[in-house]
Amino acid sequence: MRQLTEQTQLWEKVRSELSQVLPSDIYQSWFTDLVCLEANGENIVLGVQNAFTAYWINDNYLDLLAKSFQAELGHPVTVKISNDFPTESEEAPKEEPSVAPVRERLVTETPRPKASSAKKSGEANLNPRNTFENFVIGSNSQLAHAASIAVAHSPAGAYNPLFLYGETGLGKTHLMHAVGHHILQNRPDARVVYLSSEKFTNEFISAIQENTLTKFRQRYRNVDVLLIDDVQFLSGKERIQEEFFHTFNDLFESQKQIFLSSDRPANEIAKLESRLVSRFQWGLVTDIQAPDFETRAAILRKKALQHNYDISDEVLHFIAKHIVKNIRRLEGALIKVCSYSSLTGKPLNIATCEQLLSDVLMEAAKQQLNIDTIQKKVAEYFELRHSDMLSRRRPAHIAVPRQIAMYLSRELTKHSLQEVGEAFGGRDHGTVIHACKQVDNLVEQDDSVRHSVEYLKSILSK
Ligand SMILES: Nc1ncnc2c1ncn2[C@@H]1O[C@H](COP(=O)(O)OP(=O)(O)OP(=O)(O)O)[C@@H](O)[C@H]1O
Repeated sequence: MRQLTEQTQLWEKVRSELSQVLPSDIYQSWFTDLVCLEANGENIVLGVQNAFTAYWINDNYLDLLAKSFQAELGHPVTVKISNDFPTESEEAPKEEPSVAPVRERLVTETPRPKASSAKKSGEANLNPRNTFENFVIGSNSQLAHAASIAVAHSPAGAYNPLFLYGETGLGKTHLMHAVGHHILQNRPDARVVYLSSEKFTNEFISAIQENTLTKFRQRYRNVDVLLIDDVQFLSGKERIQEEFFHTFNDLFESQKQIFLSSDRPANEIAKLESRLVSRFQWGLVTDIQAPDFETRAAILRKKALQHNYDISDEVLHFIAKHIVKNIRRLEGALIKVCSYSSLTGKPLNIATCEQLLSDVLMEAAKQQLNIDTIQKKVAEYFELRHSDMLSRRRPAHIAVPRQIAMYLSRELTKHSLQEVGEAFGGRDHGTVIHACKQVDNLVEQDDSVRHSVEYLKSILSK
């Protein structure tokens, strides 16, 4: 009991310190519901029941929390965020509260949150910030946004299912939630369910184990809008695919809206049954790409305004220039530099930003280097010139190595399809998708291509 009191007191001190240094909307949004579950020497576990809050804090405030505890305790600590602990009405867990840095665990489904009360209820799974109003439209997301708006205005209308794909952190979940919020605003009684395909899988497995399949089916086959994130996780899971196929059919036949997201086009998801691939493509398939500089700057400006940050154009442009791939990271960087400035009271300049963001900047620099290196190594291996990788020439002895280089750029770097295309003489992302498919086929059919690709992969991965 004594330990519990000390733990609570410690957390109250740290929290009070945070409330002094953080802008009040940030503190109110993310820190008021946090409780201290464990403070054991160097290990601190904080818990919050809203999965998104846990996710957000984990991504953006872990350093800050660790520093604040360190300041209070006088030694370094490791802070972990859990969203898995009982409410007062639940039984005590049999195991230790499990820590949840993994994103999938944090994405939970809760039926019918009201958009406006979503955050307050502490249980809603549509992030209240993920609205259309908060979404900055760029050329990278114009079609995805327009399709989402159409679905929000007319569920199960022209675009059913809506299949949205794109790389991580580019706004797929944001748009899905925005659709959910919008539909619930117009029809508060609509049954809108959002969950990841991984959670769907886990629930299905539990339903089999607990003999509650009928209940599981009733639950997902009686919704008005099903928002399923990250369907690439269905890959290779035959029984889940079978179940999902029937869920999909039931909903589709009853004219309910289905909105799916994935990190790649459906036909590029390995080991996904062709009947699912074809159903995923029945409605509208659209992608979302990495934003250009202007869009990144506009997103940062909007986020800064939301968080009440006072940030100079110079710093804002610096972040927008260097973090190009992932909007989650872009936002994380903004929060990091602004929290630092507000904590220390020091104004921000480029040198401080370089220091604070050194990890992200290094990674970005590495990524830039990679495509160029891949092109040079591939050209060297096939005895071509580097310029052949960028040229429009199409003889097979150049076209195939160029496709291999594109394929390797996708496999070995985190660059988007669009960026890879640009690096290869300004080609579009469709050309890169085509190149990757071609190489996939050649690797299966042609031993010499397979050996070349394997060899190049091995030397480039060193
Ligand atoms: N166009 C945008 N305008 C404003 N914020 C955006 C935009 N796109 C993404 N974001 C923000 O970036 C963060 C990451 O977006 P989101 O979670 O939707 O990405 P995702 O594509 O679903 O990623 P993952 O594949 O990892 O699930 C969120 O905080 C989201 O609000």
